[in-house]
Amino acid sequence: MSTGRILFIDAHDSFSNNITSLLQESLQVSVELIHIDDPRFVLNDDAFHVFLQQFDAVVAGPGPGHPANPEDVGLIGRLWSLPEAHGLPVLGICLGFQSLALAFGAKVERLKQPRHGLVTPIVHCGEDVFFGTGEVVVTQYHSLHARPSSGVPQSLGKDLWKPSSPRQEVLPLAWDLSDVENGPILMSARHREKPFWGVQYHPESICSNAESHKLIANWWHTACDWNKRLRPQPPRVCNGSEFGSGIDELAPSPLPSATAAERDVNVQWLSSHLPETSDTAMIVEALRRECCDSNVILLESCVREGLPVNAETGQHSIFGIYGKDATHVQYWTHTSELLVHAGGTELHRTTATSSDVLRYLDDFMQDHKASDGPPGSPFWGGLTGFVSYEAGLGTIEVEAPSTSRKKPDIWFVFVERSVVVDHVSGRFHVQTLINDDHKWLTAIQGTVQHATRPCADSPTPSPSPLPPPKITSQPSKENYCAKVTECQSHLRAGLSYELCLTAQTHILAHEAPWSLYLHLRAQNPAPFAAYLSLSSPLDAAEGVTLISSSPERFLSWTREGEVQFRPIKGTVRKDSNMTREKAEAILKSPKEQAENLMIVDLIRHDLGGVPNVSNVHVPELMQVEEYISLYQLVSVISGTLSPNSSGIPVLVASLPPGSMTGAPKKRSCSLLTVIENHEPRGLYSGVLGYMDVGGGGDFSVIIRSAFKYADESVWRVGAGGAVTVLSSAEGEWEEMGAKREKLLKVFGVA
Ligand SMILES: C=C(O[C@@H]1C=C(C(=O)O)C=C[C@H]1O)C(=O)O
Ligand SMILES: NC(=O)CC[C@H](N)C(=O)O
Repeated sequence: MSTGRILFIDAHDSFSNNITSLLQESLQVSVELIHIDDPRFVLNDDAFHVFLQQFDAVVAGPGPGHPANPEDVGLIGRLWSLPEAHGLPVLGICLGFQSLALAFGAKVERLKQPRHGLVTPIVHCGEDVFFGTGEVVVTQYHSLHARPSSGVPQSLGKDLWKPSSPRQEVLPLAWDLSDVENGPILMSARHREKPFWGVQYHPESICSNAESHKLIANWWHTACDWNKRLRPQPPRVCNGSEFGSGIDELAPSPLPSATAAERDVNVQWLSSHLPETSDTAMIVEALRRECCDSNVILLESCVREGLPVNAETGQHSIFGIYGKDATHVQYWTHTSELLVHAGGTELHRTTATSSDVLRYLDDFMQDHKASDGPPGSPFWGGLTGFVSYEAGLGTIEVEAPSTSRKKPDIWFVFVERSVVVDHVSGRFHVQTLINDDHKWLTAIQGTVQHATRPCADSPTPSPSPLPPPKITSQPSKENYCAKVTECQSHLRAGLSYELCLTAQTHILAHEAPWSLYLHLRAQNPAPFAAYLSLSSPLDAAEGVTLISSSPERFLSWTREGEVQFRPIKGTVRKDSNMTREKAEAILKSPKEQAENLMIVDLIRHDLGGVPNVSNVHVPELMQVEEYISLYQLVSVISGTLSPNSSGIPVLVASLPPGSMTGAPKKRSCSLLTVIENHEPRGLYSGVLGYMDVGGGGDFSVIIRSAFKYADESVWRVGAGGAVTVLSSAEGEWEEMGAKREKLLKVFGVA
């Protein structure tokens, strides 16, 4: 039962929901979140004051920017000068803390070396909000720091806590003394008289220790005590509707209802053993011959020497087979246009946001639910397709660079017939959602059983020699390195903690896409390899082909409701001098660990913000995984969906993938659009996968891939990496090159 109410003022950070969870877990409170630019209050102080009266205390959150910039702190900046009658206790975290310090005489300056994702012990006074607290180890995410008017202490001892004059309003409570370059950094302080406290570090980070959480309970008790003794007006209970929700009243949904007649789809299937000689590519080719008026989408888990390249994420290969009558859902970000068609007939055309479209897909899946199917198969049929990076930007209200009409940003096809191969058990399932489809099931079972590897495992040579492939555009080293430096100048200014910089290479190649895919899977076998070639029956010029060798799961959810993110952040190239031990040593360095930690905290936030998700935890933190040409640092973030909930709201809440953006996501994406010259990333940095009629879903991050729009002649290959203040421009250029290399080889332009 909650006994208190806390208002959380969020400066559009990517860790806010972690703070909310920490407050709710540590205290018996309910937490209401508003943004620093809440339209109900930015121009209306009176309304803000009345609104605040409902709460026992306020937490002023972290965020990008500088506390002296009113746009960066918004409503947080108003907390320090509330009229006496409206005063209430506040805890400032990072930006919120800096805002507090700045308001009461401290200076806020740039650190010599920013501290993003670094984990260090701090020294505290053992009193006040640190009462009864032992050794505190915390994560820091900041470029700026507050310097009290007493200056920074010159020696350890009592003067750490001593004000320089009786008038000094900001009293130090904790310091980080571990940083030789920056010198002592103020980690916590309180106001001399007013009920204001703050911390520079992030107690909610997965790497801040349990001892650091004691501060929350101490602050809350002190705040409640202050309220009892000194609050001019006791918190009053308001009717929530008095202020509205802060979100524009929802217009009636512009979307057509996805409701179709075929509620509760029926899955029919046949399961059997696969011959040992079978091969995924051969199955695709046999299916194409057998179902000649159909298309095959391949989501392949590559195998090497008979074993999946990643045992945990690469157990199944999925073959989605769809014909001319299939339902397509398409969306274009720059025109906000949603189009649903089937069999060449337009069913709906309307304007919508990308979040609306994902909700439409959710409704669609609710209307196509199956309760039974082959138990070992994660996909029984369902929507298969992609969401581009730009469509992801739409979900966080960041303006996307514009693309052309022929380049869809979301495209899903409803797959009713499929084959799923289990590479571990050696079984396969032929499945259909079409009634009375037994003949097809039996025919395809035979097709798969006989699709064995031919003696020579090479693609058929073309009848006549093809013109040589060539790179038509690519980043220059000079330009890429300049962009790394540009990213770092934003990081130093406190506008971001990490930026995932990327660049594109365009290749003109005449080889057939399938043949290119065969090279790619041979060169770079990956757990999330894919071949997808979508075309629109309504417009021949509209289509896209993707070949992918992604190692990275973005998001999956099982039919039982287990949600998993598996971000990769931290990369080491394999070469003849690189051993696993050496790679592990590099990947354990503060630079690589910090990159990964920031994304782990960001994804905990994304997942923690979804209403039907509980039990957010991190079962694996920074494990080294080995791939064909790279070592990568991988973490796993999990949660549980409440019974009968869909995983699609998790997808809506977590795009674009944090490992492709940096943190905080919204500000980082806005900066990256400019740094990357408003060039759309397209499918690269987006997600590819399926939503299954049985209730599960699985999406990879589209990286280590190439795609080609039907109205263009070039293939696009994106590659990049996370830039932090610890990056070197040369190192980032190398890393981008290492990620792109296999693709260039596949096209014959390396
Ligand atoms: C940006 C890419 O990869 C992303 C960045 C990584 C990193 O910074 O270490 C690792 C995996 C991906 O999340 C890419 O492959 O192009
Ligand atoms: N995490 C934060 O709140 C960062 C605050 C500020 N933008 C800084 O970089 O110092």
